[in-house]
This record gives sequence, structure tokens and C-alpha cells, in this order.
Amino acid sequence: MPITTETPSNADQLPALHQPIHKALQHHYQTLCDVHLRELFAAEPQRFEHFSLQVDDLLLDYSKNRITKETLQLLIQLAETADVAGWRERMFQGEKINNTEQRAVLHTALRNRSNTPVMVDGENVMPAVNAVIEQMSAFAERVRSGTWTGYTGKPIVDVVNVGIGGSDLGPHMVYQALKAYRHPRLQMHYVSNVDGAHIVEKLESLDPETTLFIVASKTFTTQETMTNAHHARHWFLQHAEDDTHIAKHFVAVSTNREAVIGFGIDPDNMFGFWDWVGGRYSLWSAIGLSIVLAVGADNFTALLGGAHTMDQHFREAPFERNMPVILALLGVWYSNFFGAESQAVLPYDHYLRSLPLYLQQADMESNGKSVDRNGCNVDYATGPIIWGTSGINGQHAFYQLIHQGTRLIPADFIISVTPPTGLHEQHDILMANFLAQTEALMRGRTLEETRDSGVAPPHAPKVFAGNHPSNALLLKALTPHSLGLLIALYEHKIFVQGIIWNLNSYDQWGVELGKQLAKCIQPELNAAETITTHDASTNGLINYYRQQRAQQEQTQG
Ligand SMILES: O=P(O)(O)OC[C@H]1O[C@H](O)[C@H](O)[C@@H](O)[C@@H]1O
Repeated sequence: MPITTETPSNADQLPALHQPIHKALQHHYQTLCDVHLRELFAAEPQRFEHFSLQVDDLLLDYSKNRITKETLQLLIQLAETADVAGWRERMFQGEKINNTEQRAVLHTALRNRSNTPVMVDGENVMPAVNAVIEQMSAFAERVRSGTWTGYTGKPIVDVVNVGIGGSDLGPHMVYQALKAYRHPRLQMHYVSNVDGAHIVEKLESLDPETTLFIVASKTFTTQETMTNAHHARHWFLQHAEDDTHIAKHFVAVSTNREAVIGFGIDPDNMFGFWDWVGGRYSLWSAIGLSIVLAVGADNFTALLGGAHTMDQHFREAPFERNMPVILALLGVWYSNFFGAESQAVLPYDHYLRSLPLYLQQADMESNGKSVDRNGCNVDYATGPIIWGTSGINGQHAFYQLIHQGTRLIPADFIISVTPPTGLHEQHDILMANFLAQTEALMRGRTLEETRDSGVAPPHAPKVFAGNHPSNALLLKALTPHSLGLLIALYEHKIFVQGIIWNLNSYDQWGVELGKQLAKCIQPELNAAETITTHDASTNGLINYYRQQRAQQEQTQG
């Protein structure tokens, strides 16, 4: 019986992993867990055709997974049991599926290029969505063309996005990814950390006359962002002196108009969005302003278009041909049946080097939960640990553990067919390694093969068990459109997994406690008296810090 705090009376409300389909999958797992991928490939020469799928410019080969057709059928039954299709419609139609905050989840409306009405509380949100896209495009055009100037009449050269979490990771990742599309004069910078080193280092090289700050915060209350924004404002006014110049150098992206005005930013320079856009799903909203500035409105629209294509595919394709559903089910298969604890994301693309970081927030903040949407503790694994780095570099760092360690680590390998640089020799080396890794992980090398390969003894440490699953994702090229496809693919994968695990993927209460405690501790760091209000460890550390700092100040002063 599940370990729950409250047991729903209606069996239909039980999580899918507590329904009979779970037993069927467990039984199936027993028949498959000792079967090697080599055997599966030998038994089914058409495995690539059977287990690969193309959506627009994106190919997914999932044949190197420890599955058969029966596995997929059973996993699809699991998705059906969880009513993934019903929840999917609820999301697209603007129902308040974020139940703890009573909010709709509509990042899909932000890229709804078909412009069909999307209703929230009886109102079509599309006119407002389109109006903000227009506003961003018009503003970006002025900055890009040089008609928007700084307080001394010079065009803007540097743009600093001050934001953290979802107000940083998405735009930053996309800015890196779309390097080939950037405006030649404009350079974006991203400051997130409240560690003073981040903003100080950044400002060192900037000219206040030609720098624009975007203060990006959904709530406009995030301490890190507000502290950095105030620091930037102070730095700017030290040079510009007159605070009427702020209007030309500070714009805001937020849902909180009052706080933006309170900061001193002209509300005309505010780009809004809505509570139904989760922070980690917000790069498609005005939070993407730095993207529009960097690559222009047309490329931003192409990014939205790619995501919209994936949205339509996700909404319409049958589960057995539905890329986000399949990716999600494979993840569930490894997490809940093979006991895998993590998922590696390995982009073989320098420009996608921040994708793992971005997906860490998207996935782990969404599904890193142990209480389900009914308020019950779950007794099964939920969101995996997401980790990774760009391919090749990772090979020379941690792949050893994936190949020969004791853990099962499913991995997503991502690459583009066309290299962004035009350096074909390098790209072939990259591609060869990409393929070699997935093949080596799958096949491994037996003792006999190791001996036959001419490798010097001892042979046992040089044996590879193989049977390590991976997905290969191939983009035709890294374009705004294909990037949109890729990001939306992962967003929907996270959605499907959240439904199967019976989670609300759209709140993040786990982030709050630490924030509250920090607010309480901060004044204590400067208190005159010894701190005794916490546990012995926290008290000891606070008091050590206070004493050391006082001593250092005495020595210096
Ligand atoms: O955009 P903001 O309101 O400043 O929030 C920035 C970030 O704050 C917290 O860390 C939340 O957990 C994130 O989801 C959010 O993206």
C-alpha cells in the first residue's frame, strides 16, 4: 500500500503507478532486465525504423533503449491510466492545473502562432500576448537600428539582463545557442548571482553611456535580482548623475507593475507577462527580451514557431508516435523500474553548452517533488537528477562512470547535422564521437572481444558491460526554429512525467524555505550579540563568521 498522508477514497484518483498497469510493467521488467541491447538489436534488424521518429527538423532515435514493442505498449497504457491526454487538454485550454497556486499553465499560448483563442477566466489571452510581442519587436528595432540612444546620444552596445533562475537561464541559453544570428553591434550579458563578484566583474568592462539594463523578474521581489538592479542603478547614476536618464538605460520585464514603478522604471519601458507563465517556462514571454534584442524579432518569432510546431505535434500525435510522450515514458521506465537516479543531457554542440543547466531548472524544479497533487507522499521515484555538459568535453571527464560505473545513467545525446561554423572536419570528429559513444554504451565489449582486440592484459578491467541506454537527437541545424522544437520537446516531456507521477509540476515550494531563513539570518550577521536562536551548527557558523569578520575589519581598519 502506498505511504500516503491522505488516501483518496476514489480508486480512479490513485496515481497511475498504484494501478494494475504498474504490476504489469513490473512483471514485464523482470522478463527484460537481463536482456542485453545487443540481443534486442540482433532479434530486430529494423530496430532503427521501429524506434525512431521525426518531427519537422528533429529526429529522435530511441532504438538504443532497453525496450521492446511490448514495453512501449505497456508504458503507453501507463500514460493512458494517468490520463495524460486529459491533462494535456486541460493545460492547453487554460484550466488551472497549477492547483496550489490556482493558476493556468500556458507557456504554449505565448507561442501560439496559429493565434486561436486561448481562454483564461473567460478572457482570450492572445491579444495581450500579441501586443507584448509587438511591443518587444518595436523596442528591439529601435535599439538594434541605433535610434534608441543612451543619455549622451550614442547607440546601445551592451545589454545586461539582470535576473535569476527562469529569468536568466532560458534567455542566456538561447542567446548562446543562436550566436550565428546575433546583431553585430549588440552584446548581451547576464548577471544572476548576488555574489558581488558577478556584477562587479561585468560592469568593469561596460560604458554607462552605451549600456542598457533589463531588470527581468516575474515577481520583481527576488532579493538577488533587486540587489543587483539597485547596484546597477547606483553605478549608472555615478556616471550619468541625473536620474531622468534612467528611462533610457533601464527597462523592466515583470508581472508586477507597481514594483517596477517603485524601482523608478518608467512603466512605458515595462514589458509585461502573466501569472500563468511559470518562471522556468518564461523564455517565450517578455523574459525573452534579450533574445529579441540579440537576434531580432523575426528570429524570435521563428523560435516561437518551432515551439508551436512541437506543441501541435504533442497535442495531436498518437502516443506511439508522440516524441515528448515517448521521451517521458522512457524516463519513467528507467526511474521507476530500473531504479535510475539521474539523466544525463549531452549536447555535442558548443552553442548548446548551457542546455543541461537550463534543463536542470526546467526539470528538477518542476518534478523534484515527493508530495503529489492530492497532498499525499509518493512512494515511488519522481524527477531524476539532471546533469551533463557539452559532448567531447564530458568524454574526457565523467563518461568513464557512465561506461564502467555501477549506476545506470540514461543519456540524451544531441547534435546538429550541419555545423554552425562550417568546419566540416571538426564536425565529423564530433559526429564520429557522438555515434561511437552511443554505440559503445549500447554494445560494450565482452571479455573475449577484449582479448581478441589485442589489448594487453589484464583484460577484466577493460571489459565494458554495455547495455547502457541512450537517445540520439539530431537537429538538421541549430536554427531558431529547431531550437524552439527542442526546448518545447523537453518542456512537454517534463509535463508528461509530472502527470504520470501525479505531481503539480508548476509550483516550487521547495525553493521558499531557504529564502525565508536567509531573510532571518541576514540581520543576525551584523548583530552585536552572540546568536543563539538556531541549532548549534548554524549558531556556531554565524558566530564564527561574525568574529572573523570583526577581526579582519579591526586589522584592516
Ligand atoms: O523571475 P523571478 O520572480 O525573479 O524569479 C526567479 C526565480 O526565483 C526562484 O528561484 C524560483 O524558484 C524560480 O522559479 C524563478 O525563476
